[in-house]
Amino acid sequence: MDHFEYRDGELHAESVPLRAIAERFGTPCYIYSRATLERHWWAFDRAFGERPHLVCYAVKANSNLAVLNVLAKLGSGFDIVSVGELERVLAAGGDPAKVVFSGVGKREDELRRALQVGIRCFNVEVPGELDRLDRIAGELGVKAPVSLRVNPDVDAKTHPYISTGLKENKFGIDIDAARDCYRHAAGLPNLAVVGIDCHIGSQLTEVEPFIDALARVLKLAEHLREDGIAIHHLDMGGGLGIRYSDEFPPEPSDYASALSELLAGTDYEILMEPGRAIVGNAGVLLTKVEYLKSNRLKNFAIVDAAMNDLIRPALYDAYQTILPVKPSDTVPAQVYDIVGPVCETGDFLGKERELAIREGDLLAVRSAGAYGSSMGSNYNSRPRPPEVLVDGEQILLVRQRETLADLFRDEILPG
Ligand SMILES: Cc1ncc(COP(=O)(O)O)c(C=O)c1O
Ligand SMILES: N[C@@H](CCCC[NH3+])C(=O)O
Repeated sequence: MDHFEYRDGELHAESVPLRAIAERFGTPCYIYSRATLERHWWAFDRAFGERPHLVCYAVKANSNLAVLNVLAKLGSGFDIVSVGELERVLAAGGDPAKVVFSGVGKREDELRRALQVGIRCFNVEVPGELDRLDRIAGELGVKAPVSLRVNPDVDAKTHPYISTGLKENKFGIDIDAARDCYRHAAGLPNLAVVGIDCHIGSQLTEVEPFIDALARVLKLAEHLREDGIAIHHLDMGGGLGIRYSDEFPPEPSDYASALSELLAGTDYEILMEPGRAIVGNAGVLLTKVEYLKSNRLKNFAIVDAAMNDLIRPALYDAYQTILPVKPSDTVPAQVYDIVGPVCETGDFLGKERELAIREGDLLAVRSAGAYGSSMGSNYNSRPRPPEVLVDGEQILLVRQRETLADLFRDEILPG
C-alpha cells in the first residue's frame, strides 16, 4: 500500500495532484511520498517486537539525501556498499554507529574512512578483506567490528540477476568454509567478531528461503560458540519483495514472525537491510506522452522518460504498472508499448499496456522508488530528472533537474 491514489479523477501523491508537480518541475520527474516511506520503515521496526533489532535501510535502493534524512530522523541504520554511500549517509544526518558496510570489493580507502567514522559493522565477503581490515585498524589504533557474510546456498526463487545466495554467485563466503574463516578472524588482533551476515537475493516473495537461510546461520552460530567465538547479532540482509503486479509478498510482520519462531530461546540482536520494501512503492516516475504512433503490428506511446531514468524494465524485463494521471473518457483504450527516446530496442518502460491516452497526457510508472533514480545514468546525454518529496500538502524539490551544462561539467578538452 502507498499514498498514490486517484482523487477527484486524477492521481495524487498524498494530498498533491501529480499534475501540479508536472506543471512546476516538468517531466520526467521522480516523486516520493514521505508518509509511505515512514510507514514502511516502521513496519520493519515494529516487526520484531521486544527483540533487540536494527533496521539498516539499504542505501543502494534510493540514495537521495532527503530519503536518507527522513529515515535517519526515525532512527534508522543504513546498509552501505561504498564510501560514496557512506558520505551520503553522513551528509543526510545518519548515525555512523548504525551503519553496516556490505560489498565484495571494498578498497583500502573505503575501509579506512569507515573505521575513522566508527561504523557499526563490516560485513566481510572475502577472506582477504579480514587481513586488510586488521592491518588498517591496527594503523588507526582501533578495533574493527566484523561479521562474515556467509553464502548459505539457498535458492531465493527470484530473478537470476538478483539472486545472491547460491554457490555460483560471487557474494559471501561459503557457509561450509565460514567456520575456518571465523577462527582466522578471531585470531587477528585488531578485529572484533560481532555477528553473522547473509543476504540471499532481492524481490523475494516467499518466507521459506529466509527461514532456510536463518536455520543455516543459527547452526553456524552454534558451531562458533563451540569454538569459543561469541556471536552478538545476526544480520538477515534485505530482499523482501514488493507488489509490482500480482505478487503477494509477505508483510514485514509475517517475515519477522516466521524468523522469530526459529529464534525462540536465543537472544541474538537482529539486523535487517531492507531497501526495496521500504522505498519501492513510495515512489513513482512521472512522464509525459510526447507522441503516439502505430504501425501494422503495434501502437507505441513515446514518452519523455527512458531506460536511462528507469532501467529495470530493460535490464530484468521487469513489470511496473503504468497509470494515466488523469484517465480520459474521450479517447478509446488501445494497447501500447510505452517506449522512451533512447536509441536502444530495449528502451521500454512497459509492453502491451491498455491505455486511453492522447499526446501530452501524463503517465505515472508505479513502484519506481527503488532502483529507479539510483540506477539512473546520462546515456544518450540525457540530464538526470528532478526528484520531489511530497509531505502531506507540501511539495519539496529534493534534487534539481540536471542542466545541459552539468552533462559535461567534469570533462576536459585536450590541448
Ligand atoms: C547486501 C545487501 N543488502 C541489502 C540489499 C537490499 O535488498 P532489497 O532492496 O531487495 O531489500 C541488497 C540488494 O539486494 C544487498 O545486496
Ligand atoms: N537492482 C535490482 C536489485 C538489485 C539488488 C542489489 N543487491 C532491482 O532493481 O531489482
